[in-house]
Amino acid sequence: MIIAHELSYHAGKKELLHRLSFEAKAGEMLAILGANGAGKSTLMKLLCREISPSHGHIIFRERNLQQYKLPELAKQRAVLSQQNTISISFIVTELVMMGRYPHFDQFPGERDIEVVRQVMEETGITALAGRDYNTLSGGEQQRVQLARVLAQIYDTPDACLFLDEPTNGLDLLYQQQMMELARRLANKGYCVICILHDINFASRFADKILMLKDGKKVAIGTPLEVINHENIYETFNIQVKLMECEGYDCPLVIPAMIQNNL
Ligand SMILES: Nc1ncnc2c1ncn2[C@@H]1O[C@H](COP(=O)(O)OP(=O)(O)OP(=O)(O)O)[C@@H](O)[C@H]1O
Repeated sequence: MIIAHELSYHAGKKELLHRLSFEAKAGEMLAILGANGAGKSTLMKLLCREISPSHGHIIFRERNLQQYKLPELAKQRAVLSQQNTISISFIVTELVMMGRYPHFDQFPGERDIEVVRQVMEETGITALAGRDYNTLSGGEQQRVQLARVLAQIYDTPDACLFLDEPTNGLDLLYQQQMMELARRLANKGYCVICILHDINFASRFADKILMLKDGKKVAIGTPLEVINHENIYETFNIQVKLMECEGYDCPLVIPAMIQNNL
């Protein structure tokens, strides 16, 4: 589905990513973990072609990512980014319909209307349909945005969905629902690539975890393969306790106490 080969990215003289290679398949969820400034968002921008690599290349659905025309790409990958503030007023249904813009010229067709109805149901926002987006809570807005990006790739069930910290600002229940929904989408066949700050969410929901430090790969593998003291210390510079927990395949990660120098 998506193969990164020796990816590097420079901003001026600074190297933000260094020779990263990895693969994510259709039906898989890949979580990207790393400390603040590790290069996670830069990597995601490269993978969805917001920026171009300084070195290396990305193969997306067996073609070089750079060869795609943007309208073609819009039907095969969608991005839920962190900044979703909107200055003008939109009704929720209109905003979700924006995800269908790559699919119609002037007016939405029956299929577009049906897809919007379905994604609103799947993301649990049907009751919000007539509301002004700007009056919604942060958690509700996040679900509306997820419905919009899902509408964009709904007709391509093995498309790629990029989620940049999708649980940010959500309460415990919404975080869980968001991760379960992302997991269901991967189970349906989507390739879900997700930046997360919560190691426990990554290990519970992802098939594979990529750990980054200073733009370099620390580890990639299944949660059981990569969640260990050494990798976590190298990635986050913190000691942790790993605890077995009934019903969980992977150990729970609990940060050890640190002396607070803030
Ligand atoms: N255009 C740029 N010019 C110079 N430095 C940049 C540029 N874009 C990003 N950086 C730097 O590159 C590093 C990686 O940034 P990036 O946003 O990818 O990190 P991140 O892992 O997503 O961090 P966070 O978890 O804090 O969101 C940071 O130190 C950032 O300041």
